[in-house]
Amino acid sequence: MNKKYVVIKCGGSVLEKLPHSFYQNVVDLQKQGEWQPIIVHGGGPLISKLLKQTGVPTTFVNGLRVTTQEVLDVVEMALSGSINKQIVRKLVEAEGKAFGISGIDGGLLTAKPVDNKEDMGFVGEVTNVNTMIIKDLVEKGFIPIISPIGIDESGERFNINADMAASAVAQSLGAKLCYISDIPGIYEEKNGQKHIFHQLDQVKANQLIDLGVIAGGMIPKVQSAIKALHQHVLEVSIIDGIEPDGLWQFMQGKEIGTRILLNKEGKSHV
Ligand SMILES: Nc1ncnc2c1ncn2[C@@H]1O[C@H](COP(=O)(O)OP(=O)(O)O)[C@@H](O)[C@H]1O
Ligand SMILES: CC(=O)N[C@@H](CCC(=O)OP(=O)(O)O)C(=O)O
Repeated sequence: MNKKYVVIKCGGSVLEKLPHSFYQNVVDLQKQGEWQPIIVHGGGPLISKLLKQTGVPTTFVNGLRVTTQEVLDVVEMALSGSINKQIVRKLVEAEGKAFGISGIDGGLLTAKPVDNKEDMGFVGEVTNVNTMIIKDLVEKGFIPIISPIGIDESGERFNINADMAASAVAQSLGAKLCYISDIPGIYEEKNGQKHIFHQLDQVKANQLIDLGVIAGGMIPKVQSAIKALHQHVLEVSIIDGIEPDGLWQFMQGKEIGTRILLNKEGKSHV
């Protein structure tokens, strides 16, 4: 029987605040057997903190970190070292079996420089996902935990935005995709009040990006979500990691956070 996968992207914004129930939800999901969870994680705030401590300046263009060789060393240390192993340990605490792996290992994520008008340095986009590695880990009973560093055929490393990496992994597996972040959903502020969009289609999402309502780290999230829906991804939502059992509710089909759609009729596929 073909396995069904759900790619869960954990944002650095929320990693330190995730309740134990989040990790328990991931482990319970795997034990239930219908959907196989795969975690792709970020870690932007830790990278920024470490860069600040070492006195290395950092800048972002449309939510992507301009990455010099010096920045790249810190990015890899934070993502493939600290954060990846922290998530493995949290899942073990929840009595799960987790296997941490970076996109470099086994050529899991091959990458090329991101297509951008500005010079972004070593910022990459995924060109291929070696799904065999993921499927083998899942087959052996592990929850794969992926850090978003990519590699090219010459052995060059790339810093990949975690939202984009999660989208590429979900596309390669025809999975569901769930972005876990630090906000209750995508919102618009009117008269000092935040109004959450429970659903957002691609036309409206692009308008909100143009208007600057969707900004910063939310831009790669929304753009990756739309790309994923065009490429066999079944469903994409952005949900609050702090919401108790949020992941569980998403998997039960409950309306939670913001669901991204391709068109107003609510269809995910064109
Ligand atoms: N319209 C919007 N709705 C919700 N969040 C937004 C919006 N525009 C920008 N953001 C920002 O995007 C952030 C989430 O992106 P990011 O910081 O990259 O998180 P993560 O680490 O979870 O990927 C939110 O904390 C918020 O500050
Ligand atoms: C190219 C690029 O921007 N890479 C990101 C990778 C980490 C990330 O995406 O972390 P969040 O999910 O917490 O934002 C960065 O350097 O911050």
